[in-house]
Amino acid sequence: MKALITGITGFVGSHLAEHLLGEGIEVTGTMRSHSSLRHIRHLLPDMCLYECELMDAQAVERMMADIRPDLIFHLAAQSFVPLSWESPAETMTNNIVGQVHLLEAVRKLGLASKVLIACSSEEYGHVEEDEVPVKETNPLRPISPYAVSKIAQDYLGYQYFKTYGQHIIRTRTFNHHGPRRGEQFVSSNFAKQIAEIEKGLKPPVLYVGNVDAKRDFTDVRDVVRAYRMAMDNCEAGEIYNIASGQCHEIREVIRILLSYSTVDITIEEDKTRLRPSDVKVLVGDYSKFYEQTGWKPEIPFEQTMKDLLNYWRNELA
Ligand SMILES: Nc1nc2c(ncn2[C@@H]2O[C@H](COP(=O)(O)OP(=O)(O)O[C@H]3O[C@H](CO)[C@@H](O)[C@H](O)[C@@H]3O)[C@@H](O)[C@H]2O)c(=O)[nH]1
Repeated sequence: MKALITGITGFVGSHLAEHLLGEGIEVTGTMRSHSSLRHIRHLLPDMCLYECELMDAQAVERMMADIRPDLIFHLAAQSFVPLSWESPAETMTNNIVGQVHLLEAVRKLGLASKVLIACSSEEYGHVEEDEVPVKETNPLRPISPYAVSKIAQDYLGYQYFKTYGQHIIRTRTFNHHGPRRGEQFVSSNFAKQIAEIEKGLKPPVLYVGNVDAKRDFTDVRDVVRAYRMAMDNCEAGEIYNIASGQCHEIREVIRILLSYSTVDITIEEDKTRLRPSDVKVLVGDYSKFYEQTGWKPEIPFEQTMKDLLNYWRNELA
């Protein structure tokens, strides 16, 4: 069986590649000319890399004609919410047009590939207190350009399923973290700052943004297991939440990370980290996905936080 992972050099892509290779699946990943290989270098002897700019429709079609994958995990995206206010047009173009090129290639080549589109809980946006944990049927009230781009990806998937009968599975994945998480995302950013302070590279001050926000975090290793199970068990055209069902305030993320460190650290708000609008609370109901696949998150939140901090300690060693 052949799998294609778009955005393989990223955080989720590298973990997914490891997971699929472990199952004996042939893996090819797309990368851009400037992508760093540091997260996947250890896998290179066992997988193929394909340099392909998803903005280039012809390049995407050529690649798909070469690979003809059975499974396509579409992960490539501009995924940092704050960047979507700075560069809304680029976020829309990257996230939406790249996916159109991919699905058009599947259509033009008449491929029977199963496609998983990694959509986001950020699509739910503003959520009322009495709506949590949110189900897939919750209204989508996006409050960032990123969320709008993900809704477009989500509904493009639905449209290609309805119009052309493509085998498209959409997942709305809630926050996920773990080793290799990009340093701009909350738990990884805090873990990296703590590791730098421990090493004496920075004064003992942890800079933070909105600590009142509440999020539902799943370990990335559980998430990639879910993506693989989705391909075998989920129904084409359907949408599934992937979440832990647990709610954590950002101040709790800080408290837990600090409890693993022996250094005295003070916390300071950095106003540049505040967003024009921030989703207050996201907690997911993953029962639809559980009923379809039997998947449950296995790695405890505290374990992920420990692994993340140790990841940064090793990176800085
Ligand atoms: N990044 C960051 N966030 C902070 C900080 N301090 C507080 N926060 C708050 O921590 C929350 C999580 O921020 P991120 O880690 O940047 O994630 P996100 O905006 O929730 O989006 C992530 O999850 C989505 C799934 O819901 C993904 O779709 C998206 O790509 C990303 O991974 C937000 O409420 C943010 O305001 C900080 O210093 N840095």
